[in-house]
Amino acid sequence: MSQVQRIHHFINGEFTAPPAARYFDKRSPVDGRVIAHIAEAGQAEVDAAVTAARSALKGEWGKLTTDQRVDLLYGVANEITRRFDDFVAAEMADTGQPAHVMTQVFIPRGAANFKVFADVIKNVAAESFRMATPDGKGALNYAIRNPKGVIGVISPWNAPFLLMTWKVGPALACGNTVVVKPSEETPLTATLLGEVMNAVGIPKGVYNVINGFGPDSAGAYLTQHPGVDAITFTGETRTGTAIMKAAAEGMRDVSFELGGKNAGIVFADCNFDAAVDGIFRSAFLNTGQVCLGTERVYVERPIFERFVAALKAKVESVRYGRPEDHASTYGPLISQEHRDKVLSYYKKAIDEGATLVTGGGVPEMPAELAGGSWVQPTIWTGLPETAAVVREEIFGPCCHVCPFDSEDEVINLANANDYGLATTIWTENLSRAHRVAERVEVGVTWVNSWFLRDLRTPFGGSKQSGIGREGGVHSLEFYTETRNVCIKL
Ligand SMILES: NC(=O)C1=CN([C@@H]2O[C@H](COP(=O)(O)OP(=O)(O)OC[C@H]3O[C@@H](n4cnc5c(N)ncnc54)[C@H](O)[C@@H]3O)[C@@H](O)[C@H]2O)C=CC1
Ligand SMILES: O=C(O)/C=C/C=C(\O)C(=O)O
Repeated sequence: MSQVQRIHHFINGEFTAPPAARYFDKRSPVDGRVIAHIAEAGQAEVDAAVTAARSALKGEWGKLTTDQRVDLLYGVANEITRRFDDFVAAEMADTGQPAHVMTQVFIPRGAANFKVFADVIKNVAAESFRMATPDGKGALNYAIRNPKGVIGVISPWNAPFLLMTWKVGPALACGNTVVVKPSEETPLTATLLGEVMNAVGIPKGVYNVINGFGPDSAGAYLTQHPGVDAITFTGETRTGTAIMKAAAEGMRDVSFELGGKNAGIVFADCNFDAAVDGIFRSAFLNTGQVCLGTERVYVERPIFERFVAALKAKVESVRYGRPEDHASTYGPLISQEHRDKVLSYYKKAIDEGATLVTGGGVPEMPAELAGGSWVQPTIWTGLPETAAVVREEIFGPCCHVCPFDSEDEVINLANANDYGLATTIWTENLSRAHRVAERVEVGVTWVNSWFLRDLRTPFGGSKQSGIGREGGVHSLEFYTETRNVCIKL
């Protein structure tokens, strides 16, 4: 085997792989080189991780006070910040996305996910009700929150550290233990977090990582494991269906953040430049691999042509390049496999009669980057709402732009989809913004902004975009078992 680094599981506080472990290759999305060999967990490693997590619940971790847990989680956040450059480098290697996306969005959010939920658990109140009784003395009811137990965390590749810690932060704040199965495409920051946990003194077995794939591999073994009390998952809707079936055995609770086919709605009275910037960011940040991203743009007819021209100009100004080169503004897709999927939609769009505004193929890259999974950012117009490219999630750097004539029409267009994750609305008329926001069937609506996140707010999808809400106290609903105590006075 070459000198490429080996990535092991993190079980009971130790990086480990059995002597006969099977390894799979992790390739750089930037140039296609193998950058790591990842151990694939079998049933035995998943058993070991779940057993470690169960023992930790009964050990030192389970006996800590909330204040002690909170201090440890602040320690995790601080240690992530201290090792910021290591996390940036690991996530850049895994995803190929430009440094500014890592330093401004993904890695700081990892630290915030621990700090914010430490604050939430410290400050949350318990509900209580005084009730009358026939003897006139009354009774007092109050709720207590207990950890749910061992939480299985299954996370995707598009924002690996942000999305994984978004689940691990509140799970640990609530006193649970976790077994994480990061995406097979992006295991590096979950692995690094194991070092952080040890450095700050999180007890062994509280945070465990097992690597591997989904079906017939680590993901399925974890979700089917009877020792897992609840499963939190972010990923494709189809995968969510498989996990829900596994969770039905033993009546385990699930929290799902799934796919989206989000609409951007641009009214003629918008701040034009801000709307172009906002839609550009929402469609093309992270090479379009953002669940909250906009793949359907509806623009009010009087500004339609001007808007399409301005968006085209912005798209054509992206700078391809290596992530560590600060001049790069645009990275590759995560893998060749994902590129094949995105390119199949690029072809479908043309087959279905789209007008290609820009992009539509593979860019010409210098020889040293030619093995990467690069695609051109792409805009289409002219498709009917029935076209596959307008209905199905592509998860790539592309959008279809369509004109509309009235508020009612655009609300119907936005809602005519099986997904219901997010919307971004652009208008200077706040009454209209409020009216539209109330009627759009999504979990998250932004007005004159996009991806502006206050972590105390409910986050999740409607329709086929998810089950449940996480964020602030909503996360506590999932990560704790709320019990009522009734005391007869
Ligand atoms: N709603 C949200 O907040 C977000 C949703 N997503 C969605 O995630 C998708 C992209 O991420 P992917 O990694 O491709 O999703 P995916 O569903 O293919 O994989 C996600 C994770 O599930 C695991 N997995 C796959 N099949 C499994 C099975 N049968 N049992 C257990 N685990 C299994 C994978 O190994 C990976 O760790 C997109 O559809 C996107 O919209 C991504 C980010 C945020
Ligand atoms: O802010 C969140 O909690 C979720 C963000 C989702 C992404 O970053 C993504 O899908 O890329």
